[in-house]
Amino acid sequence: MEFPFDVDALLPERITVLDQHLRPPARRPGTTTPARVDLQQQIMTIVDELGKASAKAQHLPAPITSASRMQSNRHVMYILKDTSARLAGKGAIVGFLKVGYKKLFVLDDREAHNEVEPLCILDFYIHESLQRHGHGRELFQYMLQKERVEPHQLAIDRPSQKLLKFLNKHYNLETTVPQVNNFVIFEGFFAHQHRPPATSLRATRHSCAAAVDPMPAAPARKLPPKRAEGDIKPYSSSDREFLKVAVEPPWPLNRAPRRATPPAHPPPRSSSLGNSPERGPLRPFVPEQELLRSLRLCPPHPTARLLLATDPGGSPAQRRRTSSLPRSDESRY
Ligand SMILES: CC(=O)SCCNC(=O)CCNC(=O)[C@H](O)C(C)(C)COP(=O)(O)OP(=O)(O)OC[C@H]1O[C@@H](n2cnc3c(N)ncnc32)[C@H](O)[C@@H]1OP(=O)(O)O
Repeated sequence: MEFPFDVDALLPERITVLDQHLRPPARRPGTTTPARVDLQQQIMTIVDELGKASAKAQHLPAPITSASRMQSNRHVMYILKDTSARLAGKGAIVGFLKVGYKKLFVLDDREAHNEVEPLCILDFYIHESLQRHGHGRELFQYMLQKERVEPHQLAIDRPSQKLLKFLNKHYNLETTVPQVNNFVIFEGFFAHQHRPPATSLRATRHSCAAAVDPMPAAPARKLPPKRAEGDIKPYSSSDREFLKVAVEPPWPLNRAPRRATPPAHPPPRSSSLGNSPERGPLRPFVPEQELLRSLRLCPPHPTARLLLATDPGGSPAQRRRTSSLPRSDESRY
């Protein structure tokens, strides 16, 4: 993957590790140094373009990797450059691997819930012309060493068939532990784990069986202070969740009749993965910020204005529905 600037000088090492600061690495001595802001812009361009290429390769409606998403998350990106290609003296990028720690609720083989925060494989892409040449393995291996984690300790966010085959071939990962979220974990995730220091891994077990089980094999990691239960969103931490946001205007603008027909091509499911779906086409994406902006700019619908003016408490049907709710339910709205 080529760029209109000197990738080879920008990324001196074969593998570059980027975090949320997207800092340009130190350049080789003797190379001319453009303004730092230009270098950062080039890094951002690389991240954006890699994200787009990866989304295209996975048939996703929008990239899950971008410079802005990197800056707002504590993810780490490993970028592999092509050291052999001196294409017009500018070098090229082979691909990338993005990982990050995520708080997940995962089921063990007894179907007990476990709250863990494993390292997750979030996005992985090797340029089409270079796949099946060992570059993916090189990147993955480098990441495993840097993060000091074993393959079976990882959780994978909606792996593609290619990635499942890759993990099977290189790391013998085959048998999955069925989940009800988008993450795939493999046999061994809950086993063979030395007990990490109490401060570095929080894995609360929610079953009686848990009392005798070893701690989950998620890699040790310094965790932020414990958050209130309400802040934890089980089953919703997938990086791909934002692609599925159903965009619906507020009541009463949402009352148009809905089509009852199911989609022509429901997303495929892998029987070997239990409830963990493999990638399939997701619903169209509307950026959150854009949606919020348009809602703010959008004047109230005339019908809504009329209803609000004549009936501040909502329609009789609305009032009835609200007042018949038990107190405990009301407090949730
Ligand atoms: C959480 C996620 O990120 S899921 C998304 C994963 N990314 C994608 O699916 C994007 C498209 N695919 C790719 O970018 C790459 O194929 C990757 C990243 C999955 C693997 O990188 P590669 O450089 O191709 O892997 P590498 O050469 O080290 O290993 C090859 C092995 O990967 C698997 N593999 C790679 N490509 C394919 C393919 N087209 N079909 C089937 N298996 C494949 C196979 O096991 C293959 O071994 P084989 O050739 O003996 O059958």
